[in-house]
Amino acid sequence: MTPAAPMLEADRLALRVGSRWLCCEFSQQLVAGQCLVLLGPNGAGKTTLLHTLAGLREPGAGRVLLGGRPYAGWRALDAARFRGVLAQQQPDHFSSTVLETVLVGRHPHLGRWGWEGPEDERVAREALDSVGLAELAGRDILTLSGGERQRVAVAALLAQAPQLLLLDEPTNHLDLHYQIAVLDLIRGLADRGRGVVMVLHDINLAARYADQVILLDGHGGVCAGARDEVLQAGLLSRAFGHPLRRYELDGRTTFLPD
Ligand SMILES: Nc1ncnc2c1ncn2[C@@H]1O[C@H](COP(=O)(O)OP(=O)(O)OP(=O)(O)O)[C@@H](O)[C@H]1O
Repeated sequence: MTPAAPMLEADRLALRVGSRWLCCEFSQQLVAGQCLVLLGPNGAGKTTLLHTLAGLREPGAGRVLLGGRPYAGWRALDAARFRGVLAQQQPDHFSSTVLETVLVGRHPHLGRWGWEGPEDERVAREALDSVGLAELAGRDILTLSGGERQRVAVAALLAQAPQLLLLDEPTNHLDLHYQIAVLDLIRGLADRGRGVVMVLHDINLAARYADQVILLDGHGGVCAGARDEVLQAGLLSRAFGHPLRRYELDGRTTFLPD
């Protein structure tokens, strides 16, 4: 990483799918220790933006810099050590154990012969433990519930141990307890110096965990900035197509639909 460069930078970025522009140009930087949340209605382009920021697709315009360099300037292995992605869906086609699935997260760190060693297994077991699934290490991945499978995916990302985590709806399938537990865990990583970008659907969870927000309005508009600049009732009501009011409850910013 270039000294003093932000972990991630969107520089005059715009997104396009086919002939449709999902959002007009915007710029935003993420430094270590911060959490950026991507918000917006269905189909607005949150996943497309996350994938673009992760270097998995080309921008429609502008550029994305990881640690001060475009993705083209990174070796794939170095990029995989630096940034990790949690996908929205976990495609499981074959049986394997939960532990083996988490060990996939270690692949960017494997040595010359490509075998996982005791240290990789220790890291994977610790990751499973941190999402409350240590006891399921030997279970077939195909037998898990949706919420358990999601926590395994989070554990695989933790085992990868990237500096920058990009997560597409990390609360997918999770009940209230695990939504908070997983987001507390992710926020804790940011507080200890990692960078986090995540797509969330819940405005109140965004208010609770974000330092910065990018709000896509679904009509090509984008509002990017510090949490309290973006999380305003008027902007959110317009983007989500439903009137919302902002309240301060016990020191927490809360939005409720009319
Ligand atoms: N390959 C494609 N061809 C055509 N349209 C596409 C393609 N990929 C994505 N889109 C469209 O781009 C838009 C943005 O999709 P995206 O998945 O980024 O939205 P999202 O904000 O993450 O939505 P959701 O909240 O429903 O998950 C959607 O209207 C989607 O149908």
